[in-house]
Amino acid sequence: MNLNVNEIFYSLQGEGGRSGQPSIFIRLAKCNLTCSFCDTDFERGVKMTTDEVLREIEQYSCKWIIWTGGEPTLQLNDAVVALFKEKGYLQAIETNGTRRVPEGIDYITCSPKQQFEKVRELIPEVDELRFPIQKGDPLPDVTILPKAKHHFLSPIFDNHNIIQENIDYCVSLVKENPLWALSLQIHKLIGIR
Ligand SMILES: C[S@@+](CC[C@H](N)C(=O)[O-])C[C@H]1O[C@@H](n2cnc3c(N)ncnc32)[C@H](O)[C@@H]1O
Ligand SMILES: Nc1nc2[nH]cc(C(=O)O)c2c(=O)[nH]1
Ligand code: SF4
Ligand SMILES: [Mg+2]
Repeated sequence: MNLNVNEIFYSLQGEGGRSGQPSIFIRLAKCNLTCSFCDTDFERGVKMTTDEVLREIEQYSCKWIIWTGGEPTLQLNDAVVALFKEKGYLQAIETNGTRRVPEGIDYITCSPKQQFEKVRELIPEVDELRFPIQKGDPLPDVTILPKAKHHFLSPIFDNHNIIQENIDYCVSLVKENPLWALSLQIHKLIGIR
């Protein structure tokens, strides 16, 4: 099986409910959306077999993978997830919610950008909803979103620079709406990948 891989690196999950946990990031190339605020260059990719990916990541003692991108659901399928599970990996995914998530993923973060009703049809339950928010954005309506264990608002950064008004806005939103919690991109704050 082949994957079009943008980059593989070992770091700490910087966002959301697994923040701080060591994780192997496998960033798959290409996306089906073009979010104006996107902080990632995901276009370039190299073709790797799943065996090559497994060989590349065995240098790390960590057993958690984060599939991200780009949009990882464009490439991941049940067979790929089953293979990495068989090799002993626990798998998280970061997805924009436009496509089905393969069976067997251990932790789903969904960060919907559009058509929330459709997201719920495709992925009825997620571990985490995480919304990138800039000042003035409405609070997402949980009644039309997938059921989630955790709800995060993530202030939009300008690449690696904080935008204080987005942070202040998210802080006031979560104080007024305590279902939600603040997620900060800690990897950017502490200067790691
Ligand atoms: C680069 S995306 C890749 C995964 C998937 N395409 C998605 O959007 O969920 C990973 C996460 O970064 C968030 N993100 C992208 N650009 C951001 C920015 N400038 N500030 C804060 N979060 C951002 C996305 O909303 C998503 O939660
Ligand atoms: N440290 C770190 N944590 C992350 N969590 C989600 C990321 C992503 O780009 O999907 C990301 C990332 O790029 N770096
Ligand atoms: S869906 Fe994700 S990767 Fe794609 S453009 Fe939007 S934030 Fe970037
Ligand atoms: Mg990132």
